[in-house]
Amino acid sequence: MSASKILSQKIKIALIQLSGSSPDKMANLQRAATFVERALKEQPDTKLVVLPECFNSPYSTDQFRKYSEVINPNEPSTSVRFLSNLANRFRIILVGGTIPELDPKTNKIYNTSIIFNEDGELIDKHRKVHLFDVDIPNGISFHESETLSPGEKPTTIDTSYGKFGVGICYDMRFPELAMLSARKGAFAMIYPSAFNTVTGPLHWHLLARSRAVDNQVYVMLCSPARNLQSSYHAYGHSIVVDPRGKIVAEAGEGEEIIYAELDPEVIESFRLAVPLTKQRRFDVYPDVNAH
Ligand SMILES: NC(=O)CC(=O)C(=O)O
Repeated sequence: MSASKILSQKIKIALIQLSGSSPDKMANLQRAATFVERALKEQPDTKLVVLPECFNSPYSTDQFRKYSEVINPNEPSTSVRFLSNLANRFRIILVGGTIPELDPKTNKIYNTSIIFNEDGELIDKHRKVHLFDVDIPNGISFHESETLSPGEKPTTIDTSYGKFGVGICYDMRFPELAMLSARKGAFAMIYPSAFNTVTGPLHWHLLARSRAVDNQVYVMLCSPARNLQSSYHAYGHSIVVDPRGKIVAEAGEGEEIIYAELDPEVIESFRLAVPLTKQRRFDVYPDVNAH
């Protein structure tokens, strides 16, 4: 596929760095709607909007089940219905952050991103594949696997602009998902995320820029704002990185919207200048797309 076809035209995007979610799910959804409306006022032709990880539930292993919803497009749950209406009302592609998902067949809970097209149709979902289980001495211990189960598939979404890949937070530490989407022709990787004040300063920018440069794609990380009243202190710093590894937009720590325009010419010209896509040595190492 030629680089010019990867992203069919320029596209304006917004990442909404919402405040760490309150215990009131409906209030969190309303707040997301207020900010989406504001994004469309401030940048009227925004076509793609991203919300943070766990934007309408506490980011806490003992709360995931309580806040979980069954995701069934035929019987839309509270968040699915709400986000679908939002996407349709503003004619946007909406990467609806993540919500805790209950699979009624297995009784398992997942950390799941739900993605809507401009008609409000739920076009796909991504279940966090790599669970955040860490013990950093004098830093942070967190074990999503206490209550969550891991997703089992990579996710690449087809839209009217082209394809993008979706991962969730810790997924960005594993280059394989981004690589798989890029090999399928994605123009961007989008990660609703919630790094923290220990790992954020160490790795947030590094990982965003690495995934961008590895694959010569745009990378978007959308974080909650920092809330020192909550048990989990999100890093903030939602960020957009271009295919050259250049940071084109970055939030601070508070509640904020950041904007960017993704440009096919930036992808194309950089891939011509540094033609990684033509220089891979699948005779030396395996092609990830061939599995
Ligand atoms: N919260 C996460 O899933 C990941 C994270 O904070 C980190 O990798 O650091």
